[in-house]
Amino acid sequence: MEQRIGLIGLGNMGNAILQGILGSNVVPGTQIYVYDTHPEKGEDLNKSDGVNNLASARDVARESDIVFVAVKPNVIVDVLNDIQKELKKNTIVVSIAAGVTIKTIAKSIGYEQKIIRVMPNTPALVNAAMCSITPNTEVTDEELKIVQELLNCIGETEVVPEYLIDAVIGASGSSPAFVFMFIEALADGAVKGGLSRKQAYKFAAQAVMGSAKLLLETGKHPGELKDMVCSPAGTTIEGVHALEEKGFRAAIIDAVEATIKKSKSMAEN
Ligand SMILES: NC(=O)C1=CN([C@@H]2O[C@H](COP(=O)(O)OP(=O)(O)OC[C@H]3O[C@@H](n4cnc5c(N)ncnc54)[C@H](OP(=O)(O)O)[C@@H]3O)[C@@H](O)[C@H]2O)C=CC1
Ligand SMILES: O=C(O)[C@@H]1CCC=N1
Repeated sequence: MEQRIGLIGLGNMGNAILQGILGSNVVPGTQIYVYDTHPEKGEDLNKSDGVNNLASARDVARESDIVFVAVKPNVIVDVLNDIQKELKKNTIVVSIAAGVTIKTIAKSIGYEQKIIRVMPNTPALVNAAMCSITPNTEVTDEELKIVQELLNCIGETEVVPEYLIDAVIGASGSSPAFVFMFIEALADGAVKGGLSRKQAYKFAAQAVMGSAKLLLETGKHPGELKDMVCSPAGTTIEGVHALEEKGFRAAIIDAVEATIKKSKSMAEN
């Protein structure tokens, strides 16, 4: 890929995106420009991969054709205001911030700027992210494909309209936290049953990963796959009953709904 890639913010997500791009060799480190308020993060990347560690977000914006802004939602508007003058007409600005709308972004950098909102998740760190992509009307199909190609370095992508990003946050942006709670609880139960902590995490995590893989690869309905595990008068149906009694599904739906509500309220402010 010939585009120069910028990254502002090298935290959990910025770093995951960067590592994915570097690992795939789609863009060499020397064609990547980064800035974080902690310069040592970029310094390490400079030494290991030749990534250009620049002195300011403005410098990154000036050098880049596609610039990922990976800072927290409460600072992104300041960053966008800061870089606005350095953006070229064709620079694509990619925001991964939760609850920050394309309209808010455009207000800072101009309504004619090319803007893409992406909602990734932390499995990006192991190239297993799920990312939603939402371009504004200035982005061409070809440009969208280029950004998709970059994001495919960290996982899978789906294009969604902006009003559905809140639901994506519930289902995949935030849900890794819920899944980790589930894995932790599974392991606690197994430890209670006598398994070592280390083995309990391995059994639980592998079961979650394998189940997700089975669903994705077979395309079967999750209910059908659940039924395949429940032998008549067997062990699993006892556990299913216990979960239903405790309102397991309702608790998950409530968690996703609470996430969506928060995301929408952030967008309104
Ligand atoms: N974490 C997640 O699971 C997901 C996060 N997101 C979104 O990704 C974005 C980043 O989140 P995450 O990576 O977790 O956050 P982090 O806090 O881990 O990373 C942000 C990084 O940017 C630095 N930073 C702060 N201000 C600036 C600035 N002005 N210029 C350059 N760098 C700056 C931070 O430094 P310091 O620590 O000093 O503030 C930190 O190193 C958020 O908007 C979030 O909504 C989206 C999907 C999933
Ligand atoms: O909690 C958050 O705000 C971010 C957005 C999606 C996941 N984490």
